[in-house]
Amino acid sequence: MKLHHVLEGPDDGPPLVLLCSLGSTAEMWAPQRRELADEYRVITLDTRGHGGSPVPDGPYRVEDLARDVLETLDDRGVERAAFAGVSLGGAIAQWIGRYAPERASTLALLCTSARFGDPDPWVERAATVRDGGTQAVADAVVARWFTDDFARAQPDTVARMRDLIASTPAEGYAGCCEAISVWDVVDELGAIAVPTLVVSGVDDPATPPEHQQLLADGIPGARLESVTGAAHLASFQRPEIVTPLLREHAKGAL
Ligand SMILES: O=C(O)CCC(=O)CC(=O)O
Repeated sequence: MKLHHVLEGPDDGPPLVLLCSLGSTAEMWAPQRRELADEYRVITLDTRGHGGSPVPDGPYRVEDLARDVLETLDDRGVERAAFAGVSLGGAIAQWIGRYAPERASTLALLCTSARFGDPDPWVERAATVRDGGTQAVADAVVARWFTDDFARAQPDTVARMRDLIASTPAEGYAGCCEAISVWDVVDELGAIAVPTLVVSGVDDPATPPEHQQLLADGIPGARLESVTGAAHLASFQRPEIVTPLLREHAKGAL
């Protein structure tokens, strides 16, 4: 399935693919897109069921979401790219690193996990959203995206991001919750043979730093960076730290 995507930066720049978290769109990468498009051909994709992408009936699997990304890149003639993904986007990047390594020059895995915990809460969240829409979970979800200090300092930004969650199609959000519920590559990490940067938000309540420690311990040669003053959307809250890391890692320079 081909995905809605935004292309920025020079046509002949090295391709850098940005993959989004659950309940978001290319908007969540706005701070990085602006900066990195000076050097990279930045391709930011809306995950299946989100933003401008198609919304088939769920459940989905991370493999489906990853194959969508690769099909869209095929359509654009992009054979190999650097990938960066936040949370669900990081799971998609892990799948590509594990099962399609020839497509990935580097991986950056941000605020993500090889297993997002017990499946039941994700299945319950899918049911809640199918009943009540994404509006029903938007306040609770956005509270995990940013630290309290950031929410106090930038209420308008947080309200805008909350609206992004609430405007996600219910079936798309639910199908992705189901993908997360069965995602488990804990025993596969040693087979990821792509240079990998792992990034934690120190105050991330959704995928706390121990999840990224497990990724960094399991993926051969992975490097772990911890970002202070950041919750689940560390890239959005602390771009001054995260963007240079992504820039250097995508070059193979870290
Ligand atoms: O809503 C949350 O608690 C975070 C959701 C999550 O971990 C998956 C994602 O952000 O892509």
